[in-house]
Amino acid sequence: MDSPISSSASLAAPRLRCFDPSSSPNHSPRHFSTSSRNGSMENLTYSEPKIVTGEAGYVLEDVPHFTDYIPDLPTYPNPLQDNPAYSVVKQYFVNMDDTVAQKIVVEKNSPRGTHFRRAGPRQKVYFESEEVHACIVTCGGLCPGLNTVIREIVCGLYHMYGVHKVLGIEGGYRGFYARNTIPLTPKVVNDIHKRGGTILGTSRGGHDTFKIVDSIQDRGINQVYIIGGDGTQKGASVIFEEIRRRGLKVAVAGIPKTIDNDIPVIDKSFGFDTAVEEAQRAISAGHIESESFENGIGLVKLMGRYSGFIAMYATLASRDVDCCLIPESPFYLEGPGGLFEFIEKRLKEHGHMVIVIAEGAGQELVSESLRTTDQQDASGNKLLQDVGLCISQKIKDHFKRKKMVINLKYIDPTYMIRAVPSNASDNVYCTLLAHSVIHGTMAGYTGFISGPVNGRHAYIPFHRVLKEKQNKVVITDRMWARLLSSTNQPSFLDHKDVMEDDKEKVGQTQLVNGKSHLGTTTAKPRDIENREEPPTPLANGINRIEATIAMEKD
Ligand SMILES: Nc1ncnc2c1ncn2[C@@H]1O[C@H](COP(=O)(O)OP(=O)(O)O)[C@@H](O)[C@H]1O
Ligand SMILES: O=P(O)(O)OC[C@H]1O[C@](O)(COP(=O)(O)O)[C@@H](O)[C@@H]1O
Ligand SMILES: [Mg+2]
Repeated sequence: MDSPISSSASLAAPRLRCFDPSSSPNHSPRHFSTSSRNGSMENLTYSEPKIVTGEAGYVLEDVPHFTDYIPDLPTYPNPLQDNPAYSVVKQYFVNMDDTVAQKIVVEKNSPRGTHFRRAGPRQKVYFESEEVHACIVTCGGLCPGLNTVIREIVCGLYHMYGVHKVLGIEGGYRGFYARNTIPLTPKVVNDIHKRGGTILGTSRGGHDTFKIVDSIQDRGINQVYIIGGDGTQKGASVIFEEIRRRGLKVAVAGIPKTIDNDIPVIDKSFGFDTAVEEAQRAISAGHIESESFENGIGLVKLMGRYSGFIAMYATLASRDVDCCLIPESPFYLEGPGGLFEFIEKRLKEHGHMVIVIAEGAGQELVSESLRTTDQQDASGNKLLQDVGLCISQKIKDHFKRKKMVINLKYIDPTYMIRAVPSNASDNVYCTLLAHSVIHGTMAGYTGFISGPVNGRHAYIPFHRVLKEKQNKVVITDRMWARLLSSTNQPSFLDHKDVMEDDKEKVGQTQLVNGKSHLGTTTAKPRDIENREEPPTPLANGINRIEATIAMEKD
């Protein structure tokens, strides 16, 4: 480990040379009109997205490349062609024109739609091995697999591209300017995939674009690997824009990390499977506890700030869950069709039950008294109240009033499911992610994240990930219908809600069978506690409606 100053000195890295971007023939004049010292996104103007159109409605959302702003860069043959492990593979190099379709279910005459550049090694690279000075940083919350991604970036750079200078930035974004660095070698990272967490440490907040880019430039770093969630990728995008503005030959690449699975475009985030698997242990505990007591209720809280994917998949996988509550599906407690009525019914039928609740569900039900003055974390994310505790208390109070004996056990494994090492399939996934991102940066691409789209790894420009809404469970989609049919829980959503929401979201609706239908997941629980008519079951609703922003591919 070393101090920021000593590390750049000890590696004898020359401060990076700037090219004048305006002298490039591909220079887009829309780069940056203003920028702020604190790195906030609002004041920045972004470089033009590279959109290429083709026949039959084909659209390629291309990623930025060094040649967009640095003229006359030399290229080199990819060292992989002499690597005994890879040179035997037929067609190992990706064809320059290969792209990955975002939409693979198409109709006969529908346009070909959006495509992304296919990830993988290119014949030519824009770095010589000895020239590369890479760094890796992890930001935001923990996620199983962070160490595996770090390991595979280091080993991939070493073994595939002969790169020996890789630096770990400690403690997230602020580590660029306020913390030590760790030289990373295959030996240092050899066993880290067996551990949860991140050997580099992580943090929220502390993103200062100019300090970060100054640090990158001063240390002579020319490949920046940024592992993090939606917030992190916003930060990465600003770093990329500043680097481009300075005309630096520095590749900035994001590896999407989110246990909540809320990053759009990509199929699934690493660590998600592990988290769902780990959640099974908590659900099983809840089930065993509930079975063992009179009118036992196991209430399990799982992570999921705005997206209930972990809760949904953990519920579907377990089959022991009677009710799954997620942020996308508002619910209510009292009255016909409410949670209390359902609990009573299930207890009378089975004598016990398990409820899974995502941490972001039912926030509007948490009483004002529980709210703290801290409304946001250091990254600006809304701080949530413990909905599990609150609902537990409300359930207990309700049945006390009814003089019905219940035994409720509240299990909160939230941090346990994200602090574990990644499972076998996530480990393989992390390896592919790491290799894909290395191939991209070596090929001169920058300003992108790497991730699977319909099972094929692709390079997705930052702007594309950032402009889309967070991935959310589409409660009008088939996967949620499967869950409802598996738990047989109430929908907490009636026709009136659907139609009212439909009116509000005119721009997002689509016509199904000639009628207007809900195209969003955000039906609000308006007047839900005072509802006069009992809600109709969702089963009817979901047959009637179709989702326009479906993420689940089933
Ligand atoms: N809009 C933004 N612009 C620049 N940096 C951001 C932005 N949002 C978040 N960040 C930075 O990204 C890092 C991680 O963000 P956070 O939201 O905590 O986690 P995650 O990336 O997992 O969503 C923090 O250091 C934060 O300062
Ligand atoms: O207590 P912390 O570290 O802020 O983490 C809690 C949050 O982290 C999450 O796992 C999401 O984290 P990210 O934003 O880093 O993806 C949420 O599910 C949860 O609300
Ligand atoms: Mg986030």
